[in-house]
Amino acid sequence: MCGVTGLMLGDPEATTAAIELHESLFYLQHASQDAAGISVCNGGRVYQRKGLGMAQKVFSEFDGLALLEQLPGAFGIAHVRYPTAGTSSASEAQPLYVNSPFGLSISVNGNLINPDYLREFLDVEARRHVNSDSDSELLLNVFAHALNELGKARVNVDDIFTSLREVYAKCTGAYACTAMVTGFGILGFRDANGIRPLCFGSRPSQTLPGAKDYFLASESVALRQLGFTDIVDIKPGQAVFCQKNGTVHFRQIVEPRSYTPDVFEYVYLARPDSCIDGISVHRSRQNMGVKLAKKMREVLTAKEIEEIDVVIPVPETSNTAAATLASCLDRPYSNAFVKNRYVFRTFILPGQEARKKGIRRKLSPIESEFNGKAICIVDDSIVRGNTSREIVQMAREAGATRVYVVSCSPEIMNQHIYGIDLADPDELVAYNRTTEEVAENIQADKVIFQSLQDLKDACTEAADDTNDVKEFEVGVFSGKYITEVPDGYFEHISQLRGKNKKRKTPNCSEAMIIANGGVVNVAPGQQAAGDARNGVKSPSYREDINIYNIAS
Ligand SMILES: O=P(O)(O)OC[C@H]1O[C@H](OP(=O)(O)OP(=O)(O)O)[C@H](O)[C@@H]1O
Ligand SMILES: NC(=O)CC[C@H](N)C(=O)O
Ligand SMILES: [Mg+2]
Repeated sequence: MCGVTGLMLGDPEATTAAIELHESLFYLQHASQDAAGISVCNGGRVYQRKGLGMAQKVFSEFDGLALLEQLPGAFGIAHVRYPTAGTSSASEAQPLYVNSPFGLSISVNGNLINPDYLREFLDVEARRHVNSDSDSELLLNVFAHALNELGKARVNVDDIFTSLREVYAKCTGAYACTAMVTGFGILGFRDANGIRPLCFGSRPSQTLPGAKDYFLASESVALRQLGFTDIVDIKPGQAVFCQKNGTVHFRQIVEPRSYTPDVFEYVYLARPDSCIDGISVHRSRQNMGVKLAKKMREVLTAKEIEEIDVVIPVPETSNTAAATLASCLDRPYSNAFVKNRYVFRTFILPGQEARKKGIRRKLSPIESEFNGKAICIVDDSIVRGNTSREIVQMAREAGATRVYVVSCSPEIMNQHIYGIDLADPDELVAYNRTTEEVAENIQADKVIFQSLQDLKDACTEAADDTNDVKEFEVGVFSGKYITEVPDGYFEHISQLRGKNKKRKTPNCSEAMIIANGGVVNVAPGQQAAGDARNGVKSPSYREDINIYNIAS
């Protein structure tokens, strides 16, 4: 999952949108750590900076003042990326831009599962060149083509919404996007099943009395922390456009097909202080602990439960569920694995070797909490089994006598196709293995998985009264996906994973002109001209940090 945001400041004279967009990325950094970017609009110009790494790194050469100088504007969009399609190359970092028509920028959270069809359509019918394997570039160009087909020199809000219909008609998969139309406004929209999240809020302008600022973000925590209130979820198939004149327009672009957010948001992805589609992530995780305790009572004997000396979470996602589980089982709880706060989420690190190394670097046991004890380790999910395998070993090295591993979610046996690049089935530890075989594989005395129904109930029971969600996208557990999956798509992503494992370098030169309408990669501080346009690397060129000064 990527993180997307979009901001429209109510004061048209304001130039500080980038400051708050930058701030917003820190609240979404848990979702994606491979690349970050911001695009803002000032007058008729777009200013953009993006690069590989976390927001802190990409914008590290700026202090507050420099950021403002480089990226002035009253509105814009931002992105943190974790690739699910294409490569992790800097050229695929977002926001993406296309100059025709009107100058469109986009930040996408999600994944399209019909890229072959879209590529063919754009090539043959729309005659638009796509310069990467990024599915987001396809979506952007479908939208651009539809807008272009209107044949207008200037568009209005209705035109934007009309063109968006083509995106829904052509793009299959999951997407929650923020987009910017140069000189006009920002747009947010969400797929017809509401698989990926997007919310919207407002606050009084800090510089223009009576005016309002509007903000869109993948997770409500970003809105709340930036002082936005009246937070609502964008509904499946719905869009919102914030015009620079201060007006806001909501429109149901297509009928919702379902309202089925990805259950993995609640299991793992989202921050516990977020609320998605009326469901508190924190509360859903507490409920997962309650339900998992019930399952443990079904699987273990009363004596085995009595003999558990301590319940230990695998920090940090499972902390909440583990605490409730311990209290339901009436067993002691201990934060006995210490998390190194300077290490990233290991699951979303690219590459299996990096992930394995990352686990010991990230987690270390407090030996006295393990020595001579029967322990119950709680994790939110078991994917490849890397974390649990390594953790069981650490627990045993620290002297644990019995190790149960319990998972807040069911066995993961299928591909995730809507924006989380999990793994090929044969890399998933639960694929083609019984629960006993999984336990053997990770060297645990017993493994217990949550049932799918209990997981879904844990989420629905955490809902407030605004919630309309009754079902979830759970394909990764059930193998049944909420949209049709085109023939050959699973093979396509397996191939892509294989290709990306081998290919450390991007599929196109970082220094060449990016075909998105002549956007030019230039080194920090360099003007967008000359050598970069000619596809020649300048001596000062840095692959990991680029400034794309579109308007110069
Ligand atoms: O079975 P595996 O392939 O090891 O994947 C599962 C693990 O990956 C995630 O942790 P991660 O380190 O990404 O993030 P966290 O610190 O938020 O738990 C998840 O919470 C599990 O612990
Ligand atoms: N994790 C995501 O949402 C990724 C967005 C998009 N599919 C990309 O790969 O850039
Ligand atoms: Mg974890």
